[in-house]
Formats: sequence, structure tokens, C-alpha cells
Amino acid sequence: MNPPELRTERLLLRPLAPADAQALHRLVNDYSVAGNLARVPFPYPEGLAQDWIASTHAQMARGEAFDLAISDSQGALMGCVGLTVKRGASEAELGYWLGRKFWGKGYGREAAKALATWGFDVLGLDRIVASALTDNIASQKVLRDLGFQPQGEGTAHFMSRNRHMPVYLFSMDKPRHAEPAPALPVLLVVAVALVDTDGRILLAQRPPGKALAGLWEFPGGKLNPGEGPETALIRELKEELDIDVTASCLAPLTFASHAYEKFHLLMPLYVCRRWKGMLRPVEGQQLAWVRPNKLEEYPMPPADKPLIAMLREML
Ligand SMILES: Nc1nc2c([nH]c(=O)n2[C@@H]2O[C@H](COP(=O)(O)OP(=O)(O)OP(=O)(O)O)[C@@H](O)[C@H]2O)c(=O)[nH]1
Repeated sequence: MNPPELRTERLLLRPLAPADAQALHRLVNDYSVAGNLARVPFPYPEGLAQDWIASTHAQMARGEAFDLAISDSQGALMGCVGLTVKRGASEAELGYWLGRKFWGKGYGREAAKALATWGFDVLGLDRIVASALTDNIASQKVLRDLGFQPQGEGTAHFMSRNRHMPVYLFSMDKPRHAEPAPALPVLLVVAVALVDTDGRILLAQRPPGKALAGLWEFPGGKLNPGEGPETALIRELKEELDIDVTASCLAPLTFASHAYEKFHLLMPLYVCRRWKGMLRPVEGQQLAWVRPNKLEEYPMPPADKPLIAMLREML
């Protein structure tokens, strides 16, 4: 089984790398983190991170456990999330932790949801179980929010505390696909591939603080109420890049359709080769002119990925 790499709205779940050892040690060697984890010693020995990271790759290759790094969209380590396969591969145990500075922002829920969904859809699990210390209210809430059902109380040995501790047990069965997914609101966003005389395409980097910060995207944005798509795009290009574009220079190219967690993005992508004015980053955003065959080197929002191959073929 190939190690999974999953992107969520704000996170990248990826295999751990040897270079993560130092950050992992720093984040987990904190009693407020390790004390909530059954299989993590405290203090956490310096060399253990390296060994554990190596063991995660061996376990993934054998299909026994899938422990991934929770990182920001740039790859910086924030914590870990894992599924340990049990009972002839139909069941797995979910576990996760985040460094203390990443608590309280919904990252645990986002990461656990993505890996649990992958476990049901790709590993073919029928059931996922999990447990949380009886006083770990935050972790219990994450599990409940994800649809885990309480299954009573038990005890587990906590290496970090060197004793048995009371835990609440939870489980979630594979969702039945016959039930239609609840409809997400559709968000219409217009975007454009601006192409210069050398055939390069303009990408803009999403600024810090916004959803999907740091990822590269096509200029554009949401429609204002009552606004048509071309008018919205012409307005956005003036606001973001200080260029003047006419509707006749906007040729429809393709579109993106992608379910994010809170909305379904529908994004017509135009292509434009002619504009007036000196293009400049009005909002201080980073800009890059990128050749079509180099687009893959720029991390983009999940919705944009299918557009890259299309752009390469169509331009
Ligand atoms: N402009 C643009 N938006 C994209 C692309 N891909 C993609 O998923 N999106 C999403 O489409 C939405 C664009 O909205 P926007 O740029 O008007 O608004 P925003 O999220 O920056 O926030 P804002 O409401 O504060 O302006 C965002 O959710 C963004 O993540 C893309 O290539 N270009």
C-alpha cells in the first residue's frame, strides 16, 4: 500500500520524514501532550523520534498502521494522526495529537476526519474505534463531532503516566453510501489564467491568515450579489493587479468543481492574453509567472489540481 498524502482545507497529512524528528521531539516532549497519549513515554527520549519515524514507514508498507504527519500546507510539522489496523483489516484504531500551540483551532477534527474518511474509502474499513481519557474533554468532543458513538468506559495503560487510566471508548461504523451526503452551499468563484507573450501563466500566493494560506492560485474571486461572472473578474483584476481587461478578451477555458469542508466550489477558469496597464500586486501578494510545465512545482488549492493538466494541454 502506498503511503497516503491527504490535503484538507488547511492541512497536509503526509508520511513522516527523518527531517521531522527534531520538531516531533520538541512537540511531543510536553507533558500536556504526551500525558494524553497511551503509547508515548514521558520524558520522550531524544533518539526515539528517529526510530519511530522509520517504523511508521515499515508499518505502512505492511499495511499494519498508517501514521502520518499533520502539517501546515507548507509541510511544517504540527502533530500526528494515525490508524492502527486490527482484526483482519476490517477495523482500525484512530489516534491523533497536536503540539500544544496548535490546540483549539479545529485542526485535530480536520485531520482525524480526513484520515477516517480515507480509512473507510481506501482501506475499506468497516469500523474505526478510538478512546480518550475521561478528563480529555477536547478529544471526546472531536470524536463526537466526527460521528463517533460512545461505547462505555474502559482502562488503558498509559506509558507517559506509567499506570492504567480510565478512558471513554468510541466507535464509528462505515457510513452507508446510500445516504446522500448533505448538500453543501455552492460558492461561485471566477478565476483567470493570465498568459504573457512568453506563454507563462500568472499565479498569486494566498496571504497568511486566509484559508489555504501560502498556496498558489489563479487571480480572481467571489461574485458580488447581482454581479455577472465576467464583470466580477474584470473588477477583481483591477482590484488585485491594477490591470484593465475587457470581456471580449476573456475566453472560457475550463472549470473546477470541488467539495471543500464547508462549501462546494464551482470555479469557471477563463484565459486572457491581453490587458492594459502595468500589472502589480496591489494587495502585496506574491506573484509568479510560471511556465505550464512548471505549474506542478507550485502548491495549489485542491480544487486547482485537475486544472493543471488541462492547462498544459490546452495552452
Ligand atoms: N481566486 C481563486 N480562488 C480559488 C482558487 N482555487 C480555490 O480553491 N479558490 C477558492 O475560492 C475562494 C476565493 O474566494 P476569494 O479569493 O474571493 O476570497 P477569500 O477566501 O480570499 O476571502 P475573502 O472573502 O476574505 O476575500 C477561496 O475559498 C479560495 O480558496 C483559485 O485558483 N483562484
